Amino acid sequence: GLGVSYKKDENFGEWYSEVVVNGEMIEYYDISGCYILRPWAMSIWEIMQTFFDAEIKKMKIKNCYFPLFVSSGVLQKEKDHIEGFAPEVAWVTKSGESELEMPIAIRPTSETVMYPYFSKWIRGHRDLPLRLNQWCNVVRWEFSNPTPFIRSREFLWQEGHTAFATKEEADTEVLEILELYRCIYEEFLAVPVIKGKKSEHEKFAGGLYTMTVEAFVPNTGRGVQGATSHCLGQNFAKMFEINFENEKGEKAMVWQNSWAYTTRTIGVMIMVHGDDKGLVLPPKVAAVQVIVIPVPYKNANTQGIFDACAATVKSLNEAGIRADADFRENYSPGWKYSHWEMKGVPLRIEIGPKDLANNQVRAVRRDNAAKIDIPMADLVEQVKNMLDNIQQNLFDVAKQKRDACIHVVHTWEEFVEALGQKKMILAPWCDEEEVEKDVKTRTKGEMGAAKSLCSPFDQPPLPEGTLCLASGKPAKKWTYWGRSY
Ligand SMILES: O=C1CCCN[C@@H]1CCCn1cnc2cc(F)c(F)cc2c1=O
Ligand SMILES: [Mg+2]
Repeated sequence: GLGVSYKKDENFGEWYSEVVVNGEMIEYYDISGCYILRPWAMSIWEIMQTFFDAEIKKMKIKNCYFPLFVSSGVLQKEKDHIEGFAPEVAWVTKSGESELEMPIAIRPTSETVMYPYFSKWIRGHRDLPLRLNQWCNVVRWEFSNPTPFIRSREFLWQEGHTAFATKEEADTEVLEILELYRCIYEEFLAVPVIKGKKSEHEKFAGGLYTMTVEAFVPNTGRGVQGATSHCLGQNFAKMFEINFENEKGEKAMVWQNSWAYTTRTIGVMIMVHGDDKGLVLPPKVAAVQVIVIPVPYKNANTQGIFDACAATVKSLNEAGIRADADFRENYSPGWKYSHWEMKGVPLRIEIGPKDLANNQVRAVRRDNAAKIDIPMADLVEQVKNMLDNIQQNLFDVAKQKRDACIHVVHTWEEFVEALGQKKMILAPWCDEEEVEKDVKTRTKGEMGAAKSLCSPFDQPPLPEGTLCLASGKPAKKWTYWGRSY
């Protein structure tokens, strides 16, 4: 039927599941943790990909494609890098009726696939920097509760893998990529994120340091790692002997980065902007930004109305706006309003006999339901302004809601209370890993433990003598904490 039967503020999990299906983004699949990405979702992925791919090409990063399959010897090249992840690795053990000699893993990430070839290709300093990216799927056979886009056993991502002669070059690129991820979230998906550094405990164990953009879902009070940009240091260069002869003729190891964002981005956008009428799409990532709906009245100049709708779509398209009309005669205008609201189309344009007579259209915003009559003559200009306004408004509202969820705390009592209120906690921390593990232990529960999300680049002042919220030791940095996906 029309509309969403679960309320976002009452039953978030059921609401989300219904919205992604009714909005025609996802179809559930008979294998748990696997989902069908329908065109309404794929078009969002493609719009982001078009932006990101163009940006990395400006950085002289080249796309490539490495095999999906990883031999077990290669995957387990370094025990410590894989050990914690072993349960997630999916293996091919048969073809047809016959067992494979050696089981073959399906890539969960491509370091071990790529880096033996980095070692082969990189000889001298002229081979550097080597900067590759691939757009592909990865498989991680996770067991924690699967959620469309947010946690699935197969997902789409881009993974960048770069190698430099110096640490400075690597450090610089880590931040350039992190800024692109912020742009994906804040400029395209209208989702506010916090740039920061992961703790030693939360970072990618195989790397030197991990930078992240952290999002937050107010309804569940959970942080979500939006995208990551790792500096790997020389750890993998050592592991895979990726050396080069530097300008002084000495043998040196390369400095590497790896970075990714995934289809999880789409799920975060849905969770942040969606409402009880369904999806709410930011115009920048909406496949259809404007849907034009004819509102015929008995037989009052129906053809004239249809012609006006077609002309409206045409002039919007010519102005670069993604507009469509819904001429289906087997659905009522009211049904169409609900349908396109469910799909989250940012702007609806209605044209009925009165509008035709007054040479105007009625525009209705999806974000705040505002109705505005626009003279046909000003159509393109006004629609462009409205779409920009919707994009900005979605970000502003999301940022205001996210900021309202941030609690600055100084003591353990305040920490526990804020956690219970589904807040994202900003607290002074002594930056000791043991203390972080202790926070996890002390906050274990069926809602999941609290963990450090990131230490924000944007550090508030830390007065001398400020104590760590958990250990009482001298605090070293402000850190965000919370439950997470
Ligand atoms: O996060 C990124 C950016 C893109 C390239 N990879 C890095 C680190 C990935 C960390 N990671 C994450 N998950 C994994 C799951 C596995 F089953 C497994 F064998 C290995 C891993 C694993 O290394
Ligand atoms: Mg994982």
